Amino acid sequence: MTLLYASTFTRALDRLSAPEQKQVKITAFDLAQDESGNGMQLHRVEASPGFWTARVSQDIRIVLHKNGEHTLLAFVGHHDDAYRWAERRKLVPHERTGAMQLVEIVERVEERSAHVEALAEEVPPPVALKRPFAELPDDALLDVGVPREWLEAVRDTDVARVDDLFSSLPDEAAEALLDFATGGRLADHAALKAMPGADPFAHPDAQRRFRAVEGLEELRAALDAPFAQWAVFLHPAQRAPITRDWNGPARVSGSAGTGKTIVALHRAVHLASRPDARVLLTTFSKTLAKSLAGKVNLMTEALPDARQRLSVRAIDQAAHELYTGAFGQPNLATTAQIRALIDAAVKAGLGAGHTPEFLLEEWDELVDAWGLHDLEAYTRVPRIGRRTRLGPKQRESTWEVFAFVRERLAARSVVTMADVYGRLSRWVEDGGQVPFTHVVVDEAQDLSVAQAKFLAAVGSAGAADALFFTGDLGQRIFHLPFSWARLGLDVRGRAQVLKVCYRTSHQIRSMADRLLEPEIVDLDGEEESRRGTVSVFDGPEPSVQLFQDDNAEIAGVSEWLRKRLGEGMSERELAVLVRGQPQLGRGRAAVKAAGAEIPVITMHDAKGLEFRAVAVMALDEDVLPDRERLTALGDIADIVAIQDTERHLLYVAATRARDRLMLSGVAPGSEFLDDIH
Ligand SMILES: Nc1ncnc2c1ncn2[C@@H]1O[C@H](COP(=O)(O)OP(=O)(O)OP(=O)(O)O)[C@@H](O)[C@H]1O
Repeated sequence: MTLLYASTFTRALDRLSAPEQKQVKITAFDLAQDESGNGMQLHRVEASPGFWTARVSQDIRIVLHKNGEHTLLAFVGHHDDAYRWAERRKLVPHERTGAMQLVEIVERVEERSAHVEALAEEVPPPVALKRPFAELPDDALLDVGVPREWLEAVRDTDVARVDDLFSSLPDEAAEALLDFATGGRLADHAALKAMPGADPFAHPDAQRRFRAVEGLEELRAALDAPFAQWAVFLHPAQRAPITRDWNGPARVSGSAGTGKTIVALHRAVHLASRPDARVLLTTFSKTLAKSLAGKVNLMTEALPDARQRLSVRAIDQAAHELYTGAFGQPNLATTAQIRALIDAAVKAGLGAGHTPEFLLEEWDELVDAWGLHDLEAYTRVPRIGRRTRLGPKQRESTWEVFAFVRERLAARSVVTMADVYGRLSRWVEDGGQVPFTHVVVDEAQDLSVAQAKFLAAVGSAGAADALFFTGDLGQRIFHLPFSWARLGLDVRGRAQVLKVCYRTSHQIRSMADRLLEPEIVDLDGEEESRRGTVSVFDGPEPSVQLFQDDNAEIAGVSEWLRKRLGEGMSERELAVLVRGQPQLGRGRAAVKAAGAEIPVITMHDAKGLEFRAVAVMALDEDVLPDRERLTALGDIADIVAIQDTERHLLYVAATRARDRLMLSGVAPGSEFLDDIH
């Protein structure tokens, strides 16, 4: 007999109080040790064949489904809720896809419709509402997993009731219909059809909602963290790249909130379950690495061996440790030191009239990034992303600046982080042993050239599946683009795009998506498409407001924040985001005026975070894109490439919001706001 639990069970458990959850866990454990439930107080739910309730306490009941082959923990709740839930459910494999589904009985919507119609008699609707699915034939609906008893209800649904419909249907059917309702094609969502006789719980769509318990420790971990649905119930498109045996570096991408980080976490834990593996899970910042580490701990509660084999570090930290082990502690140059050296070189008349800002970007994105140490290498390096055409003469004179910087750094025995990666890459190429067999990189769109080169060296010295990346080209905010394949990181043919957004409401995501091209192609020709992405829930439209001056904006934003607090959101669930340091003051003033302790964060630092409500403020004409950054670069310099990264910043900021988003600035406002209005 197999013991399983459903996502409806852990979600319902999460809604109970802490003492109630404790009692439920004790009963669930008793059941796990005596799956027949003989020693327990079980009651058959008469109206629903196969469903039983198990008594937890006077008021709480677990709903089970039992048929001699399996026992499924399906739901838990207060007595009447539990019975009502069970009476309205059937557990059946879908007739076409073969995936096990918990099908809600249709009366619910019909009852609701009756109620709506009763109301309609009193107040006739002004216009007949559109029924987006009215023309869809049975076959098209069955192919995406709509249960047969729901076919009519789906076709009858008008746009005002689409949300109710989605909360009643199995996820695979709801996502397909949502995409269709917003312009996508149903055929793109045809569900996998199981072979005759296959286990209906093993179907990839069934695994999104049911999990077989493999041991008591695993059950304990799942019940201890019922809020972490992502730790157990994955979308088939998330699960596939996690368990696949890749024959080279692989990359999973997708719009913000599609669960790329979740995929990275599961991939790392999956690899770490191999006895001979040593896995490094990494990303670009310490804050994000800390958040990954917390999630890894949660996921490996019942997997002590895997936990031992998995370490989580920011990539610079991992490189620093490796370098220290191999060569001793590096003496690292600061950005201020580099800037001062460039200023000194320009003052000394070097650089053919280029601004220090241009030279600094040239240093960061080319000279330092690519580890260039002489004019010849500088002349040969591809200037992808740098639009400025520098002729040989100009390169010669610009190189004088970089030669000046390199000399001074060498004289002080100071190295840059790119030098650290460069030396490590050569060391790995010469047979140096890194202490990991696999590297999983989250937020990989923000890897620098030096980091990518180092990873390529690690990849070619290791197993075929040594490297796994997750990221979104539309969120590249730290570096100009470069070719991964040229550096030896070739993910072509091993790239996959996620399409279901779990974080951000449909309204917020569709608005943010308008900032980007629907298809972004990287410099190696690998395409990432946002088309067909669906959010799993709806919410209010985002608000875009322009004000006359700073003070009016501060007042407007503080009022918006107060409203959110008034709706019951906590201070921790809110955030104010701004373009950079100079705008932090404005954000803080709005928070102060709202009388609340709400974090004010720069867009760069907000990467990877999420909140229920976000106000992105100070979106003024000269703030985004950053006018100083653009003008400092001169007339022909890099404007398009930099504008792209500035645009990505707004995309990142807007997609941190789950339910509510406000975008504001002083009129006329950022040019990017025109694109999303
Ligand atoms: N299978 C899942 N079930 C439930 N929740 C999920 C699932 N996958 C992801 N989520 C949730 O969706 C949210 C976004 O996930 P995640 O941070 O992994 O997205 P992302 O694609 O990495 O986003 P970004 O590009 O903004 O960094 C998180 O709250 C996560 O817990």
